[in-house]
Amino acid sequence: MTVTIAYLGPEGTYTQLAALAYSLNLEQHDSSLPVNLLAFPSIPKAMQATAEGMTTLTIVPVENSTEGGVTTTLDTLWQLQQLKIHHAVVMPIRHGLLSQATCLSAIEAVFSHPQALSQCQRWLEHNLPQANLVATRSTTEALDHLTDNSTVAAISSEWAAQLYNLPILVHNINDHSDNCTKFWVLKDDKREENPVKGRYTSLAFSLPVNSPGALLKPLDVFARSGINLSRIESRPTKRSLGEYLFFVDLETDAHSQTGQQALNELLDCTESLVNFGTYDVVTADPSLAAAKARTQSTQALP
Ligand SMILES: O=C(O)C(=O)C[C@]1(C(=O)O)C=C[C@@H](O)C=C1
Repeated sequence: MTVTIAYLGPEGTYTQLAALAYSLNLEQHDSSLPVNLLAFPSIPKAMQATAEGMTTLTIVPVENSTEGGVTTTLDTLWQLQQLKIHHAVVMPIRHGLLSQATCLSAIEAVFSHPQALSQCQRWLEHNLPQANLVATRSTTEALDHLTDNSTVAAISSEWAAQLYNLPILVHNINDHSDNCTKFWVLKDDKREENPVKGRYTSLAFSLPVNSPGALLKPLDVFARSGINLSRIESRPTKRSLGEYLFFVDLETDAHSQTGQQALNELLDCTESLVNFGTYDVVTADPSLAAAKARTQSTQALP
């Protein structure tokens, strides 16, 4: 059986690098397993493809160490409600400024994904105060437009620069040197044969009332069960102003006795509760992933 992984394209995105790193991981467990990657123009479209059975897995960015949550991923996960987290993949993110320009003062516009623009915000303010910052759907969406225009630049990876044959004017422009992003590998609930075991569980819930202490009750369940929260993030329910959904990452296996009991208690103090699954975290080496991509493209030559 071939494993197909949906990712945010076009070719050369950080999500594709994370998908390549994850497929190396899959091949280490079963070297005969063919893995195909399939690009989609947006994160929701990639997730929808897995929900509709078009791909086996989707890999999506969920949280960055500098900029925090990737809200499109959280919102789409809540809307679909049928995708489960299979693994988390943490990967270092090093941005470069790609451009045909020979000096910074010639650059009038910088294109990139809003997450990447934010991760380089201080560097951009300091070094390119004159440039317009233009948001694109991914860090590679605008790269084709750089080839014959030396007044524009894009923020993308070194690997993308090689793929699109573009020079890197400045390396490592991210504001924080240990900038990294966590990705989730998602699978359709119905196609999951065995429950995945692991160290982490992610949930989201809404509250039955908007009153003092309403959030304290679910948090108290975690405190009494001795379950550590590694993240809590709120998103608007989109029903009315001031109403929120809470996304939490727990350091527990939902299948353990403690996890099961906490989930049962949460049912009594939440309005809707969705368990996105239990999983482990793996780290990804972007240079190994890029090397894998190079071998694949060499093999594809006639
Ligand atoms: O645009 C890309 O290259 C992506 O893979 C998306 C994305 C994100 O949404 O966070 C992934 C990792 C980096 O944090 C920057 C951008």
